Amino acid sequence: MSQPTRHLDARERELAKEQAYVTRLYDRLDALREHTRRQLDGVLAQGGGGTMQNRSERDTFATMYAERLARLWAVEHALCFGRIDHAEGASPALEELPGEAPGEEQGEVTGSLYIGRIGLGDGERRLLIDWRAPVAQPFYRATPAAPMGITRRRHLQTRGRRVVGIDDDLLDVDNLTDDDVATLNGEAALLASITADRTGRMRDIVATIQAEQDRVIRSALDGVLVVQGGPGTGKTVVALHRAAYLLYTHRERLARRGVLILGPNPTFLRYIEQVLPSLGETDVLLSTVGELYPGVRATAKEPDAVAAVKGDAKLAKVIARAVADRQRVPRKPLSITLGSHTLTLEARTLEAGAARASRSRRPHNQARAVFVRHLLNALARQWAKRLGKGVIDDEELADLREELRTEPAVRSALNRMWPYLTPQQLLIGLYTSPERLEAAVGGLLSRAERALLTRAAPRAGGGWEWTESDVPLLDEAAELLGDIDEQVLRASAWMAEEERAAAQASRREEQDRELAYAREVLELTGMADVLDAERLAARHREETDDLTTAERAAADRTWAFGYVIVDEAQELSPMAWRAVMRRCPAKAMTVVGDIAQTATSAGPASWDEVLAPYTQGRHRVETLSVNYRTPAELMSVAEGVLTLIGPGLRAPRSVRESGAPPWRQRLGDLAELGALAASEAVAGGRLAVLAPAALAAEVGAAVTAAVTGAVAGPGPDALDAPAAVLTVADAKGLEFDAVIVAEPAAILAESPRGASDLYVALTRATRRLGVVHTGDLPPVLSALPDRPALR
Ligand SMILES: Nc1ncnc2c1ncn2[C@@H]1O[C@H](COP(=O)(O)OP(=O)(O)OP(=O)(O)O)[C@@H](O)[C@H]1O
Repeated sequence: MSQPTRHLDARERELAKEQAYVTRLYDRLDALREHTRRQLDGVLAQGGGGTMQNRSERDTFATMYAERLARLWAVEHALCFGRIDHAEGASPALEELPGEAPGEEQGEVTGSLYIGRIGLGDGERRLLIDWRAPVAQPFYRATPAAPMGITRRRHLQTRGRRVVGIDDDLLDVDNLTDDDVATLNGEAALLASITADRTGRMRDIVATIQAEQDRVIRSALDGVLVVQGGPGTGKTVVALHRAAYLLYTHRERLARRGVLILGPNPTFLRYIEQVLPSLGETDVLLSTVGELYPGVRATAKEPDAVAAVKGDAKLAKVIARAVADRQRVPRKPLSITLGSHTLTLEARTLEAGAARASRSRRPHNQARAVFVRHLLNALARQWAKRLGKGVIDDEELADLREELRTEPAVRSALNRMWPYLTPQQLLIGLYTSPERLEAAVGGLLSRAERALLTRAAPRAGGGWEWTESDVPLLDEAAELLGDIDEQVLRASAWMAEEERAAAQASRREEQDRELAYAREVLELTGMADVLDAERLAARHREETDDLTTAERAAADRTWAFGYVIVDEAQELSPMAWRAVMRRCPAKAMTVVGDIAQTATSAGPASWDEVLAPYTQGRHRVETLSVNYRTPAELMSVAEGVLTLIGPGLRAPRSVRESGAPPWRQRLGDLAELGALAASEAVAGGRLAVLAPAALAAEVGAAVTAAVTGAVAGPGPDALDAPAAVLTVADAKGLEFDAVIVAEPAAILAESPRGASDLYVALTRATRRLGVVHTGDLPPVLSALPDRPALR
């Protein structure tokens, strides 16, 4: 038999063997799905009757089975993608694996271990190992120099349920057989993955995680981990896999507190949102900084310079001063007229009330109660004297205090000195009143900076629009102001009358129902003497609260997450960092970003600068060095721009070449860009045209007129369209098959961080890159060749 034919046969034989194994795995998966489906049907068939406890248990089981079923469906694609063979006598000790359905991971291992998206077993053998399990680690990390006890790493490529390719790394190179040589080609799986067409949504990379990435993914949970890496090094995708890994390994701790993943903009969140469910994780909240404050949607845009002032760390002091400025306690006596009587609060009484409030160390709204009580006591004693009463006891004092509290003249005097404030009221008051602003910023901000904070008062009936950089300030204010008693909120005009009535009615109805059930339960169980029905109802209310951890966390400003991941972290201002750190008091976080890509002037110059106030230098840094997105030809263009950002900055090494040299084209008018984009779009894949913000509308009009299905501006459509026109800010973190950068000189000139923006723009393409310009090209791009006439 000739040599090639023998190789072919060996390959076919291996393929057939793997196919048989993979078919068995899918059979097992189908059986599990069927079993879970029946369990779910069984629970649902019981209907909504029975005691409250029965219903609550049924709900819990139904949710659990439904989630399990969803997880089993999410792993259909590439269920099994790899195998590791251990050297003789080096079979691993299989540890108890967390997070699996009971029975699924049990049994002994013989021979090879198959690695996949979840763990599967048949009661006797472990058929498939979850990629996050410790024994799966050699699949990602073993090298010929450090083989970790394995002799072979095999990648399986599947289409549907069919095995279509095998790709081996042999780590024990001294003992190759002929059959081994036939399947040997270690990099094929990775190359196939990174050269595939982009779909507009990020995919998981469980099959091809590289060793340096695996180190980040499996790094210890505690402490702050910084992942620095140039464009395309997989920072985002690695951060998402880290979330999945941590939830798997520390499920108890994290499922209760949840994981927060912060991204730069909503389009980016949509780009990544499918990665986690496909990894089987649901206790994760994806958010931008602008969405962090419950009840506020940051929709307004503002100039970079304004955002930079609002993001400055000095604003923490400004907000504190703004709060203090609203506590206006006079230094002279204050008279309050009640009908024909005048009561007087002496200066020393006022001062003592303020001092007591301040000693309480409570936030403003709660300290108000201390202040008010002190003054009301003083007024009540005076009032008692006027009424001819002598010494009064505590009960009488309390009655008089409550009487006075409702007097309009008393209320208005108290509110003038120490008003209840929401964070929104505080901030609007600050931005719209020159006096308040002066009191808060004097000596801290320059005149020009102060002017940037000023805004016109809202027109009557008009709403107030918040910007993303207002959100950390609202958060800061909320921390200093504290909550307002719910009763006060309800009594005030802040909640619309009907809304309040409707909410109360439905709450009352629900509570009555719960109480009736609780009584029923207590009677049936003979526990009525020992347990109060109201208390039992309240306990059930907590248990039957069917919100997910992520939903509860999203609605609660003071939620402490079990883990926080910050992507594109270089964009966060110092004030935003304060808001983020408040959400993770345990400081268990991964901070992912690239200092060279910083777009905002409020952004940092180094990770130490960002984190020093919180970690005192105790954070650990991992660097990712290989670019999986941008081919070498494109990266060498971007590298030139890197020199404009800072000396000594290095671009990551590209893992491949695309064979398509980047080009430039001078246009007489931006309108010509339409035809050019159309001819690029024909070449295949998804195209992005990245434009300076000031020209985005003009470029958008030209491209959407010429390319069918093209979309201008960010949003979900931009991810799905064959061509999208975006600003660089909106393209942050995204990638496209082809990119045209419009007017690079304008991108450079548009902001103080223009070079970083251009760097980001030039590194978004996975295959083809072009640059178009009507004026001169920046010198750093002038060596680009003209666009080939025929493409
Ligand atoms: N090990 C891998 N296997 C397959 N694809 C990978 C791997 N690592 C990264 N990629 C792919 O490379 C691309 C870039 O990854 P990602 O967006 O996470 O990079 P990034 O470092 O966040 O980039 P940027 O800073 O430019 O936003 C993605 O398509 C990702 O799926």
